[in-house]
Amino acid sequence: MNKDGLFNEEQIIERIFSNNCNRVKTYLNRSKDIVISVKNFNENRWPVRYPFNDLSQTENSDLNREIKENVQQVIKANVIKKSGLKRSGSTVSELTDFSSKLPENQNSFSELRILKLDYSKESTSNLISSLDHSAISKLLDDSFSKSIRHIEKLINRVSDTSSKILVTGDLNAGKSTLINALLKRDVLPIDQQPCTMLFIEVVDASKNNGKEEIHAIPNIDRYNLKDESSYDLLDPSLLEDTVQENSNSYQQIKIYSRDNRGKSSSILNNGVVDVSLIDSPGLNRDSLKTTQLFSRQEEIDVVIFVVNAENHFTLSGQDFLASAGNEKDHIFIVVNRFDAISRKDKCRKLILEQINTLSPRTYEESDNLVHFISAKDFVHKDAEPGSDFSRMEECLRWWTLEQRFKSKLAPAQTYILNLLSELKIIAVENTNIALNVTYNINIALKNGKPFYDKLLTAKNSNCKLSEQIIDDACMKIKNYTSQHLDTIVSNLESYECKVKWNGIFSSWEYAESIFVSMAEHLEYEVRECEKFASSIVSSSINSLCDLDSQRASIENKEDKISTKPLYSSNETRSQIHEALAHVGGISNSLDTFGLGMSDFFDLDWDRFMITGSLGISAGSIAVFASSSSGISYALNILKVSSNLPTKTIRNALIVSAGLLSVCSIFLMLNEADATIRRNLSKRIQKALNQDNFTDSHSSRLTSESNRLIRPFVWQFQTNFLKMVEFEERRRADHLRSRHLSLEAQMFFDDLKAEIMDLSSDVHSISSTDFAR
Ligand SMILES: Nc1nc2c(ncn2[C@@H]2O[C@H](COP(=O)(O)OP(=O)(O)OP(=O)(O)O)[C@@H](O)[C@H]2O)c(=O)[nH]1
Repeated sequence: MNKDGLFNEEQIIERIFSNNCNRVKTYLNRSKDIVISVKNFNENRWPVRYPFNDLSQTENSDLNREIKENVQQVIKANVIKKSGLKRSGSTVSELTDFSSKLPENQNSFSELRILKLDYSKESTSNLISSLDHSAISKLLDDSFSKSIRHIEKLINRVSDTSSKILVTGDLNAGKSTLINALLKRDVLPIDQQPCTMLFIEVVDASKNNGKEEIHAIPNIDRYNLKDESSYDLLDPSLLEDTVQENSNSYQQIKIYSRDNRGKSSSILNNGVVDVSLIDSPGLNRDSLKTTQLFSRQEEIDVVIFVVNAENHFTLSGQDFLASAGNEKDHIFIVVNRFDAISRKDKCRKLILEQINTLSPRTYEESDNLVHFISAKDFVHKDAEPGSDFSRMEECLRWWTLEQRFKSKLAPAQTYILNLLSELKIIAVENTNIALNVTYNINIALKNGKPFYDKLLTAKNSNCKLSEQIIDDACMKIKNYTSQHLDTIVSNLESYECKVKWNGIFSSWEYAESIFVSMAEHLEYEVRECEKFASSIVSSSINSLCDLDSQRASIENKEDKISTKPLYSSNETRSQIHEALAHVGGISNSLDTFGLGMSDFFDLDWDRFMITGSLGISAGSIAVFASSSSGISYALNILKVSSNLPTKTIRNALIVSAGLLSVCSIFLMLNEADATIRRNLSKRIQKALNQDNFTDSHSSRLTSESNRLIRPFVWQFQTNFLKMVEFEERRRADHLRSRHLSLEAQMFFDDLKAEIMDLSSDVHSISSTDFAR
């Protein structure tokens, strides 16, 4: 402040600048937050789509209108649910309104510059559009990261108080001469041949404790003024050779030089800003890229483009100006060597026309930003006040002092606005896609519902049916086997064995044959049961196969559900036979069965004991006693006679009993074959009953049949389950996608509102705010 308590001119500039710096920094931070939120959303929730198509076309299509109407309800419901996410005015109808506010010239992907996909590996954009969402979202992620890094650099840059002026232009245009003329010293070497091969920065010596030195820097990233190992101290006499040949491959040279002029006329140190001037190699094919990159560095606040008045703009120059316009829409242009031009007006007119095409905003301010001079004439002498050179100097000071706000803040403002407008395009594109996705999912869910319901019903009834099939089969086999074998065992005696009776002396062989025949008969009947079970199992499996082919007929093969269709082959049938066939004996009891005396005679050991005392003959009769009526009758007589009083009567009774016994023996011998068969069959029945013959075979066949049919039932049920699960997964996927697309709609809706807020804030910093 001056003694009157008022701010002087420079202080006012500083205050305005610091106020605007803070505002721009806030907006940069808000932009960064927006990009981070989109990046996170892209990474974690929804692969952000790239606007490949012309948005105006997409917005106006009938389909989109229909889609919007259809999902309006859903969105409303969601907005109400998530009222925290709702922003005022972010309704579907406004999507169209929003799109109408899109920048007219940024409707297609080819015009995205900041968030453009790095498709350097792809030859055409068509290839990019054929990439899937995830690939594009990864590429976009890179773009978001780059943008975040760039915003961070812009924040640093806005906070930085120093300014750098890059002097570039065509070969031999007089860049070095201009810098020398500005410093009024021969600081840089000048040659008629192209000579500058390096970037040379001229910095005020005050930055180097007032020492004038030349630092040749091998690695600019590692350069540190306080670290002598990070540069070579260069003798001024070696500067020209070093600059021309650069045999030591230095990346950059820094010349610390004193500007002995007063602060009012000094370029390097005017008391408010620390300025450095950077001379660059003349533009040609080799250096164009490097210089373009250099000029984009955040520290470069001002670019002076030097044009040789005799050559006008070369192709490299045009390329450079076109690319510089991305951030620096104003370029300070010096048309040098104007002294060599005879028809000055014509040259001036032609060059201004070119500037109008190449950098329209520079052209608008051409009075201040375009200068036609002869630098050579003013290296050692001051220009007359009011001369072209002196006016150029004034404008440059004005540009670096007063307009440095523009050079520092306007690029940030331009960048934010460009970024927001690109984000807006992305937001609109993604809202449309999300709407489209929601609409399609709703249709898919609606169309798929009847099929799903039918499938569910079919699955339930068919699973029951398959269980019914196996239960019925097992029940049939169990009942049949039990009844059949029970009947066979109980009728064993009446079974007609085709064994011949060869008399009492062949009784043993006869009994053996009868036993074998009965065992064979039983075995045959067990086989019959097995055959029955086998046919039931086969028909059950066939029924399941039929059911499964009905199921398969409703399966959509394109879904590639991993079902295994059921089928019954010859192999299956032979496996059934094998599995049901009984290996080994049909009963353990028959395997160990042996013939005994009781198989040949009907014995009654009680009677044998009672009659034993009657003598050897009666004893021998008693041994062969049986339940036959003749023998019983004889024994009863024997019992009665022992109680009779007279000897004659007793003797008569004994004789008659003897006769009866003889008759009984005769009868017994006569019925021996029937006795053997009866006794054997009874003993076999008894043994079989003890061995649970019927139950064991019926349970064996039932469980074996169950085991054979069960895999088919399982497979059949699994196939149905898989179909249902597939359908449920599909529907769950749809619901998840719909949830995401609704979330995306709201996210991008919010994003658009946020972008619009921020855009109007950033726009509110008018260019006049940057000026005094
Ligand atoms: N007639 C005339 N010649 C000039 C003027 N300014 C520079 N020259 C000459 O142009 C030639 C090249 O000058 P420099 O300053 O080395 O040009 P430059 O653009 O730095 O060259 P490079 O860095 O090699 O691209 C020298 O011979 C200068 O004397 C001028 O205003 N008028």
